[in-house]
Amino acid sequence: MVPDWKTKGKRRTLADSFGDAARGVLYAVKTERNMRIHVTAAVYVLFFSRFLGVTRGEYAALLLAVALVITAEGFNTAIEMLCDFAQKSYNRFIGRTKDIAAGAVLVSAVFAAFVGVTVLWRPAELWALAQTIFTSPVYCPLFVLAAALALLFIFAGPEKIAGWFERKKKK
Ligand SMILES: Nc1ncnc2c1ncn2[C@@H]1O[C@H](COP(=O)(O)OP(=O)(O)OP(=O)(O)O)[C@@H](O)[C@H]1O
Repeated sequence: MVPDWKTKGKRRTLADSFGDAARGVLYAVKTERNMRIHVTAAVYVLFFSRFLGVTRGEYAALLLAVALVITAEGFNTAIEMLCDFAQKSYNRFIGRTKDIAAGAVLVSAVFAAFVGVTVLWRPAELWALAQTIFTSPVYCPLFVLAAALALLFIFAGPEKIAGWFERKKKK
């Protein structure tokens, strides 16, 4: 049941629902550092695994592992927000609720890491990929730049980065 303040008397479309969901994902990425860590790790794993000769089935396993962690982190973020809204002061049930939600993320991340190691532990291919990247005058700086941007994205976050640009514009 969607309250009337949201629909303003209009029928909600499928596009409205997708819009809300996309906003939710973006909000979690913007506000949660852990979500940004998962998203960045996912981009790296899914991108570089293409160069390691993984099969379609193995790639599907990686996709599922990524989806599991990001989904768990999304639920954890939502539960944390609800808890903070419902209870500002100390409450042991709130504490336990948050711990269980965080535990679910941990379990999914540990198993995703097992999947990643099982699929991607190919020393010969990894060594060849590393050599290709670090001996290339093009790929090496690109890799370093991408790593620096990834760290900035994780630890500063899109909001802080946008704030820096806005402050520069105002000067
Ligand atoms: N209202 C509360 N009452 C009791 N314990 C709480 C409460 N709020 C937080 N805690 C405890 O502190 C822990 C961390 O809280 P919270 O998840 O809000 O911090 P966070 O820094 O946002 O965590 P995360 O790193 O998972 O994003 C919880 O797992 C819980 O154990």
